[in-house]
Amino acid sequence: MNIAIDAGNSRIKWGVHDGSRWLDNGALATADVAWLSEAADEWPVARVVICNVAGSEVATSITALLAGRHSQVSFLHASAEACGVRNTYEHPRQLGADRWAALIGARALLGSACLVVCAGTATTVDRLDAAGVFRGGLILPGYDLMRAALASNTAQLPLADGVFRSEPRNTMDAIVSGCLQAQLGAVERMFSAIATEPGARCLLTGGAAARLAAHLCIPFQLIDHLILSGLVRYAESL
Ligand SMILES: Nc1ncnc2c1ncn2[C@@H]1O[C@H](COP(=O)(O)OP(=O)(O)OP(=O)(O)O)[C@@H](O)[C@H]1O
Ligand SMILES: CC(C)(CO)[C@@H](O)C(=O)NCCC(=O)O
Ligand SMILES: [K+]
Repeated sequence: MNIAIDAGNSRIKWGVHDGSRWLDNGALATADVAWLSEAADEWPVARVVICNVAGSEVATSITALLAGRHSQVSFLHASAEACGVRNTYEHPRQLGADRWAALIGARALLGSACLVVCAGTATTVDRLDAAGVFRGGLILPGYDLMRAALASNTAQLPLADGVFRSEPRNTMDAIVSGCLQAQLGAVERMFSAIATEPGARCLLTGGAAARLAAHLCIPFQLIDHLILSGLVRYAESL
């Protein structure tokens, strides 16, 4: 039995995994980290593996609320190698722990070259080759962050709630389509580098993944809980 916790900048996602499937999953706003103890009250005693990219205060809060309940608590940090994935970042530990977990999760699912896309507060687009080598990736503002940046830094642009159009003809649609096209363009351009490799595909996860998936023109799979699954895979290797 393993409990996985992914603390992102907007939301904390968690899951209880029994070795073959998820028994329970949940999510809450990162700002409400204290409420995680309500969920934790229901968890079985088990090993807990955490990735946190939301800062040290969040890490401290999570550690404090787990203390006394679970004795085996580990934070995943990116390293040069883990679970069949090799990290070629210049400074391997600089890679976000959530990206590292997603790469580990992806490698456990697929033996072919793939693009691992985590569409959250930020969007990350990471390239994993057929040998399990992480070949670098992109960080860009996520879809909602792009829309919010336009609203808060311009006089005339609202926080847009429009429709994706190939030829947008109003402000709302122009913003929504622009922010989505920016995300999709980054993903599709990165994919073009691996498109001819056998079995190449894109794995998409994160809160905004479904929104991107609706318009992606490359082979892709939407994966729920890819980061949590990578954490479980890592926990099983300990
Ligand atoms: N119910 C929801 N609550 C919050 N965000 C949502 C929800 N549904 C979709 N989203 C989208 O998902 C994004 C958050 O996704 P996710 O939880 O994967 O990010 P995160 O892990 O907090 O971010 P990061 O890992 O980049 O720090 C939001 O920016 C928004 O675009
Ligand atoms: C890019 C985010 C914010 C995505 O959640 C996170 O993985 C992070 O803070 N990464 C650290 C920097 C890096 O991955 O190079
Ligand atoms: K995340």
